[in-house]
Amino acid sequence: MAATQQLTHVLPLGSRVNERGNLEIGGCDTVELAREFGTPAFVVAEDDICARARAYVEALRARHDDFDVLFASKAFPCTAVYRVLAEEGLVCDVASGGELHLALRGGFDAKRIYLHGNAKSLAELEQAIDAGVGHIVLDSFMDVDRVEQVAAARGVTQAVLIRVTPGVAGRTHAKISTGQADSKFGFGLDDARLAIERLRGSDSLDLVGLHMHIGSQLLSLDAYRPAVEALAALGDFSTYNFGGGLGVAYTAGQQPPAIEEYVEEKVRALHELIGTGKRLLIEPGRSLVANSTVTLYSVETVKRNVSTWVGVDGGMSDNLRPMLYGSVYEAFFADRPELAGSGETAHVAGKHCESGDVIVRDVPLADPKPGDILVTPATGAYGHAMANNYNGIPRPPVIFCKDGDARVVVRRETYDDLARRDV
Ligand SMILES: Cc1ncc(COP(=O)(O)O)c(C=O)c1O
Ligand SMILES: N[C@@H](CCCC[NH3+])C(=O)O
Repeated sequence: MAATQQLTHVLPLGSRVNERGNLEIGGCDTVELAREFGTPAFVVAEDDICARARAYVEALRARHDDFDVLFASKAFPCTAVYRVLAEEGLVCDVASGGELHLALRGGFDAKRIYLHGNAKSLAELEQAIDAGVGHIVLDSFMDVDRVEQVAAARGVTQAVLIRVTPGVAGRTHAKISTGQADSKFGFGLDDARLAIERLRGSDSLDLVGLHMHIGSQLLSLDAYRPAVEALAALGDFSTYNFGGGLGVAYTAGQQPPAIEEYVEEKVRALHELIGTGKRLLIEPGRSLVANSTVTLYSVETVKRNVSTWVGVDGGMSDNLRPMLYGSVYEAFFADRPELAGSGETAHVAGKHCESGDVIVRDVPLADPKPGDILVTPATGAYGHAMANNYNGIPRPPVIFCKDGDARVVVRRETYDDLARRDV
């Protein structure tokens, strides 16, 4: 398993090459999964998600008394994932009424949900407050007014946090950096001071603390300390939410910080710059779920012109990340994973009507041919979440695998589903 050994940290925990020489995920043979459930498909090793949730909880428990780990559910919003993480004892972050609906369906107690959003609607705020959501994260002065208005109308006191953009950008792709002053998210430092003052006089809103999230897919932790420093200057609160952001390995060469290191950095910044007796919240999305999942595709065509184009049965409808952020993935074949990294250099092209619909560029592929099952690892975060129906492609199923058993937790869309909303 020489080639796949280099991919161990990219693949779900427990992945292996089985006796038949096929890639196995969660004890299930991926070639058989493709035959049974069709392609494209998201294949999830359920135990991988549990292990990462436990790693977060244990890393915090070893360093700090009063904490919660929030699942930033935008990364993988399906009820089965919510259920697994609710059972692991996590708390949940939702960014819309739709995610709130799914989180409640997935078994999260409303009290254990935090509602985010830079443009929450009145209807979403009413839905959240009526459901009894524990906390709302305020993002603008208009948000303050609206949440106050809804809470007052219902005669409740709503616990809230203020989202602050500390003026420190996480080092990542510009489209997913959020801590800089010129951001659509949160209050800048001066506005945050005004919002804090404004909330001190509120009868319906109970300001418990501050929130920040400076960016996603961070492979370096050095921006957190200055960002915490900026929050520390805003006063003394009981609760601090330092967001998510830990990057993951998409390719063999990437080595993100471990969950322990990331937690250590945030806890140390809290203790040294703010204090030890605080409630600490962290809000990971990607690093909980990305490496739990691989996508299986079928090769439909192989074309050789200036390059070699391996055309598969999915693309930007199931993975938008290469097109949005230039993200890079590994690719290899399910029935010969030991040949990963060798063969003819090719582009893995999607089936959509766009030249930019290329899932992986310049990847060595061993003798690609129609019918091969191609695997791209690390698709658990923002894959299913951002899937769409471009070109009338039904969205793929999500299949949970554990101890050799596979179950469909999101079924494949049908052509009838595509037409369902048309009137
Ligand atoms: C407010 C908030 N919290 C948490 C996250 C999760 O981030 P990540 O998936 O990088 O851990 C995001 C997305 O980046 C976010 O916007
Ligand atoms: N959708 C992004 C992450 C968004 C971060 C959410 N605040 C990605 O795929 O990397």
